[in-house]
Amino acid sequence: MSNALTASPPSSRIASLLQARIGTSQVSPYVAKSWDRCLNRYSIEPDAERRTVVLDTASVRARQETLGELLGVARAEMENLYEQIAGSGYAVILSDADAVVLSAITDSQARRDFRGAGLWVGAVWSEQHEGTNGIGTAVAERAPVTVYCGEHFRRYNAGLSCCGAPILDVDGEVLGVLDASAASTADTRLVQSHTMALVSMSANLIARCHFLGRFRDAWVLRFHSRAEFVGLLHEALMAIDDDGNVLAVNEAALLQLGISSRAQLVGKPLASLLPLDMDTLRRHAMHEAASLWPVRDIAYGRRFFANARAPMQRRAATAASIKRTAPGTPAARRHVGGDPRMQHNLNCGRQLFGRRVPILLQGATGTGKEVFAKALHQAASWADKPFVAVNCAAIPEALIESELFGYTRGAFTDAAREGHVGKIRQSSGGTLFLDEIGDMPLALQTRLLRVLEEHEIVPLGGDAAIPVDLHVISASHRNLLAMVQQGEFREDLYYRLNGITLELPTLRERTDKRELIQALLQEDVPDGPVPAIDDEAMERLLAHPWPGNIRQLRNVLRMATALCGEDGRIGVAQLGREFGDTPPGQPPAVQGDGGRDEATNALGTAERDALMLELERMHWNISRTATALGVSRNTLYRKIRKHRIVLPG
Ligand SMILES: Nc1ncnc2c1ncn2[C@@H]1O[C@H](COP(=O)(O)OP(=O)(O)OP(=O)(O)O)[C@@H](O)[C@H]1O
Repeated sequence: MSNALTASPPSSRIASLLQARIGTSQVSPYVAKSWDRCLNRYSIEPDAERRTVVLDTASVRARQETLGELLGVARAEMENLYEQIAGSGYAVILSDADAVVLSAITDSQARRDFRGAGLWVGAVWSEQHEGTNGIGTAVAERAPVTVYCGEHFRRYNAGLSCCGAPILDVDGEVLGVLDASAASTADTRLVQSHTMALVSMSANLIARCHFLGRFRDAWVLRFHSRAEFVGLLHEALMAIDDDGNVLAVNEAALLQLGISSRAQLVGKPLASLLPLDMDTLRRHAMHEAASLWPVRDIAYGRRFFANARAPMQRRAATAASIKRTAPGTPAARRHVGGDPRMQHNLNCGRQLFGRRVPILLQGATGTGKEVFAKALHQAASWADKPFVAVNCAAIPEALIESELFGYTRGAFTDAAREGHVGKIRQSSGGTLFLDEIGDMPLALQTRLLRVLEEHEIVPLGGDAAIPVDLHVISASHRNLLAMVQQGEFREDLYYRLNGITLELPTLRERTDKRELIQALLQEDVPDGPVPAIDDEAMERLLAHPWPGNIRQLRNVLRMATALCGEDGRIGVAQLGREFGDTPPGQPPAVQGDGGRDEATNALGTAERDALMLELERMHWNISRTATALGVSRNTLYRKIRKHRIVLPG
């Protein structure tokens, strides 16, 4: 790649410059193809001002729900990936197949830079909107891509450096993209290629979990030409029905068999590809589940090593496992745990909210504030009216006002023709849940206060006040009182929202972890029995510090369920690297820079525990934790990395 290209972003003469470069060795073929699409198919003007399109919260939620179980698996893998590249200025991002960002993990210090660069949940990064970029181009090319600085088609994206890899579904279609992006980076191409390799591996791992989860109730043949690769990331997977026909294969199976399209395999009898009938496959799966056996393909006689897995759900039905309770999961029923603080919160919250007292929920991220708010709504006499959630941190500042207060027809240039009622009016009569209220801009705090005091709202561009009947629950992981004291949050609004404050305990503090683990497992297996957990695995789960709280626990359990062994049981091996082979209560193993010894001895354990306690006390605010501990922020980051503490996303 020429220096001129990496140094100078696209300019107004880009069309002719790019046209000249396409087809030369100066750009990689996929970047050239993407530029061509941007110029000739989408007619994008490279020098235009940024106008990142951002979807509203409801649309984002709907898209997240479409991904279903995959989102949990992806989130767990994103955390692993983030841990590996933390501190290097990257955000880890997940988009769906339309290149809409659905989840992101960013260092809180860099969040502003990423927002400035248009990388936030709900933003649309398709090539049509943003030109050549790591997410949109990976979708278009159906392949991993690195888009470095000036390779971005739009001039305003030239500060970005992105590595995107598609996550393919069982039919080989793009399900989403996993991406690592830096808003300002001094990384060389070499460092980038390392990041790209990690991103591709993680995307493959997510796709593999998706495949195994999707075909839980089928026979699965795993094979590879090298015995040591069976059971690992690059193994070939083939799902087979009871009649011995191929249901699906992954990309690695196509590579191993040297076949270019799934159509040549799917629907074919297994016996036409490999000399295996169903009786032989059954015998291998039942009696040799743990061993590898050689097999040659019929077409070319190439040797593979293979292993077969029987349908898990049917096998698990005979294994010791817990039966599901009645279907459906009203939020209220989810709080069955016997933790005394949660019981107090629930009793107190139900009584007061039922009498229209505004509730403020405080608790670290992932402690279940939204689930708790829904439980209060469902217990109220207005449970049949809408529960409307607004995440003030997920909506760009410029959109919060119209999202919340609505606008009238023609209120501003882009206003939809029919106007927009806004979340506050939508919730009228039901419950308005203001999540991450601490992130609401001060100017809007004033407007919200007026609505709460006067029980009426004036939409943007309108002049008539409309009455609203509000029941408000707000939540924040930040200490709102401290924000009031620092002048970052309006005191009068704080008292208006805070009829009572309920503090949700961290998962680490909860005494009902065992019940919660069982409840989460049951919720995640829609039909049939849930996997049972080995004693050792349960001990490790109970001893874990859980910085990401219930969200992290849920991710770990989803991943473990997807990776569940032949017998439908979860053992330590299914829990992931963090739970390693260290005995319960010990910190997980640390790799590299000689940290292992220090992190696993008693002093290391004590340091890790002290860090965790302080971080939790300071609601994961790095600056305040560093001040409290009397160390610099850099030192604190170094220690967080050394102990492999995962910062909540
Ligand atoms: N009691 C519960 N039972 C089952 N799942 C729960 C429970 N509480 C939380 N969860 C799960 O944990 C995850 C996080 O929950 P939730 O979004 O309510 O947390 P939060 O505190 O609002 O997080 P954030 O601060 O990031 O907004 C979700 O996947 C949710 O389904």
